[in-house]
Amino acid sequence: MDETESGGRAELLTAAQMRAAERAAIDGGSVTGLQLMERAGAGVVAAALAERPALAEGAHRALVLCGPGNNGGDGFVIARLLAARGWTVDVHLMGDPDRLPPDARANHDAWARTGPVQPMAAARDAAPPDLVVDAVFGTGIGRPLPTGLEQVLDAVRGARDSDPGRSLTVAVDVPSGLCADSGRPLGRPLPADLTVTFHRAKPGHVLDRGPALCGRLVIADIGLPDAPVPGAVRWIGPWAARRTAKTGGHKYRHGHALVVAGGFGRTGAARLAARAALRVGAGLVTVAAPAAAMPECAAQLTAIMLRQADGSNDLCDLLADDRINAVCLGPGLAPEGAGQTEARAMVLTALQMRSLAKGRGIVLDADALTLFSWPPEKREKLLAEITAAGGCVMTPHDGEFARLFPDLASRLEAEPGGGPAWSRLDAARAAAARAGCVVLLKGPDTVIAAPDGTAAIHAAAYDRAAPWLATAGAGDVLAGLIAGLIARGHAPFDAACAAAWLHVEAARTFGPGLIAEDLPEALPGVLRPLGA
Ligand SMILES: NC(=O)C1=CN([C@@H]2O[C@H](COP(=O)(O)OP(=O)(O)OC[C@H]3O[C@@H](n4cnc5c(N)ncnc54)[C@H](O)[C@@H]3O)[C@@H](O)[C@H]2O)[C@@H](O)CC1
Ligand SMILES: Nc1ncnc2c1ncn2[C@@H]1O[C@H](COP(=O)(O)OP(=O)(O)O)[C@@H](O)[C@H]1O
Ligand SMILES: [K+]
Repeated sequence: MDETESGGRAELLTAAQMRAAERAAIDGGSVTGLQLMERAGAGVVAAALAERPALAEGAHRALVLCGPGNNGGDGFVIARLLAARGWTVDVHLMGDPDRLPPDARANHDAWARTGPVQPMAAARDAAPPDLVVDAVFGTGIGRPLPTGLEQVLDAVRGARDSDPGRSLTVAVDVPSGLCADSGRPLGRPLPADLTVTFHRAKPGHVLDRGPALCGRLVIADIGLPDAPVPGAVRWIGPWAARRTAKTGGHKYRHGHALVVAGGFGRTGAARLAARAALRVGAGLVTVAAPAAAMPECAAQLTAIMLRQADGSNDLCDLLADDRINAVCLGPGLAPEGAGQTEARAMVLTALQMRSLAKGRGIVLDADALTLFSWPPEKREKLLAEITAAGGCVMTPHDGEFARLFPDLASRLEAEPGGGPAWSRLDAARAAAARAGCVVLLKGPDTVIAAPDGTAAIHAAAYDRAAPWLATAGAGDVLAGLIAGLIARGHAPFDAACAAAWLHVEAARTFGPGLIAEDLPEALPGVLRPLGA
């Protein structure tokens, strides 16, 4: 991924935004559609040969599957360029050449002067080639894959898998059937080894099933202008964390984060969050714990301060200190049974007291969300208080999200009838608008959305995969990182973006065997090269 913050290179463009960028360039006269198609095809060939250098030497055999739109047009360019290298190329078209859009038709005709165009169904019997090019559908897929095409793709997959390692499967723009806006499959796409997209990555490359279906992702430059696209989703990279670089000053200049712990035997999660907040640079961090849990916390905490808070009244006293400018509630908060009422009161107290400290931010995670998940009046009360407080971040995983926003979650679970399909990005944006706060929806594809629709995605995929993060307590550390960055004065949305990147970077630095305790300890090594 390009890490440039300026320009549009850290953007993920939807299919509609990509079409608009292409249209603007063509209408502006800087490029023609045919030139863009030629560059797209050349970009795919170059990326395929770079991916498997043996293909760059000598002549090989390719199977090119073309569809009825411009994605198919790219396929015809690729076929022609491979044939020009001496390759044997079998081209199959779905649909009627007379109905191809003009640029695709021109490239169809150029290919037809070189070799035959066979019907798509005939590709079912193809022997495994050296290169499979999937150019059936790109960003224009509007409904699920036709069954006949799925059968062809299944057959190609079967032939390929019968001779492992022989064929390289390259998807043009997206594996056909993958929704470029959501990462959700519309039918049964052919999983690719390599996906070559154009100009910018799309949300569907990083969300949901996108990374698993795309294999590796290469972004080919086709010469469209670099200008940022208003409203585009940001793709989180190191730039998000670099913004948090610490400058000098007294510890109070770096804020004071308070993490509220649960009862005896349940304080580990809050202690993890507190340590992460301190490591990420909060000037002071305090854990508030009930009397019964004080010895347990005192035995474990050194640089982190400890205060007693047995319920919402005590929390109210602590929060009267307006130097506490970030509060984290949720990790390990909920006791069994009767104490839940008091835990809920603590969450509401923190929200209602936010206005006492100018700029105080509140991170709500785990139990702080689950405690309000039923009945619906409780949910609504929580969301109303969050909206009224302002400056909040909630960090649900999918389960917590479904409990707080059941209607949004069920839309996400429903089988997509067409494209663009409802996505995790749509769900997080809708939740942020409803709750009036920043929502960070956790997962390998973490989506961060603000109430005004501003959104960013962190993808722990491709060269940033971090499967070791699926470990108990990792989420508590993330909540602490966000609280620590808010304490340092960063806006909730920026804090959430930076924390998402730092969290995965720390996991990647540590590697396999990671447990949540390792994350804060890996942080200094992550922050040093950033100057953060
Ligand atoms: N936007 C750009 O800047 C560029 C786009 N290019 C290519 O153009 C592609 C987009 O082209 P299009 O907008 O023509 O879209 P596609 O080529 O993805 O497909 C659109 C066509 O498929 C049909 N269709 C959609 N879903 C179907 C289904 N389930 N069953 C049967 N038919 C279906 C549509 O009716 C339409 O005819 C990109 O993915 C990319 O490969 C490149 O040529 C280079 C530049
Ligand atoms: N496969 C994965 N790859 C990368 N990150 C992951 C993966 N699975 C989970 N995570 C991350 O790990 C964290 C888990 O948090 P959470 O589900 O709250 O767990 P816990 O409550 O045990 O801390 C989240 O930040 C999530 O984004
Ligand atoms: K494709």
